[in-house]
Amino acid sequence: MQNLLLGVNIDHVATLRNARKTSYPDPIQAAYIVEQAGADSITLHLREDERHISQRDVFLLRDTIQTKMNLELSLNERILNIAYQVKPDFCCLVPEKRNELTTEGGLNILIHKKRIISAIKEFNKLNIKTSLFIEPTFEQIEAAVSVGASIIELHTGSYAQKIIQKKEIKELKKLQDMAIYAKKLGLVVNAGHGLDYHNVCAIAKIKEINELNIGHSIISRAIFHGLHNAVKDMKYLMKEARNT
Ligand SMILES: CC(=O)[C@@H](O)[C@H](O)COP(=O)(O)O
Ligand SMILES: NCC(=O)COP(=O)(O)O
Repeated sequence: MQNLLLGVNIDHVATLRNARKTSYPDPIQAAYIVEQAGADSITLHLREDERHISQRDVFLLRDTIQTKMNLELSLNERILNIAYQVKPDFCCLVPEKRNELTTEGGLNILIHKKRIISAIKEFNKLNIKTSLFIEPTFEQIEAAVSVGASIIELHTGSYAQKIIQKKEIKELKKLQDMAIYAKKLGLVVNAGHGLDYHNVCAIAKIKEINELNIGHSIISRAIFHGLHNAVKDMKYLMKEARNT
């Protein structure tokens, strides 16, 4: 059985820091603890407005991350140019809206096809692997293949929302079917957004999924249980679910 990897999103540490414009808590220190606790990669989202992760964080983290760096970014030219300089291991292209509380949906590949193809070409030249953060649909998966992506991240936000209303079965089935379909087409399939200690198990059981990117629930749990324990607890749940 393929191991399920955990990428920890540390944006939310920077959100807390920026709330008071202090220098703490520092996402650099968070990344170190997260890695020591067994995370397989560090995810960070350099938003255009730098509302949490800043350019300073991205450049420092490039030097300090010992696992893999997964940089989430929009198709904004300025941010793309930063990514070309930083050269993370992975770049995940995501949609962004200025007023959203958090990423509201997947990237519409069909609408942004030309810009995505050109970004992927540039990333390829720099040996950066590109991932596309998309809704779990046939249309978007086929579009991901057509633009030359090798990795997708399925947006689990709707599933996470529906579970609160106890109406998650349809969303879960969609994620299962689309993970199988994407893997058959040769894509590496990751997933994430809104996953927590309650809803993660059903997703972790989908054996076609390679990695889960989880942030908000882990950083929230860290407040009461410590960051090291919060990562370890999530890894344990994912491992148990994958192996049963
Ligand atoms: C693309 C994605 O799902 C993550 O970036 C997540 O949204 C955390 O970042 P935000 O809190 O900025 O949305
Ligand atoms: N791409 C999803 C991610 O990085 C983590 O999202 P969340 O767990 O903070 O909702």
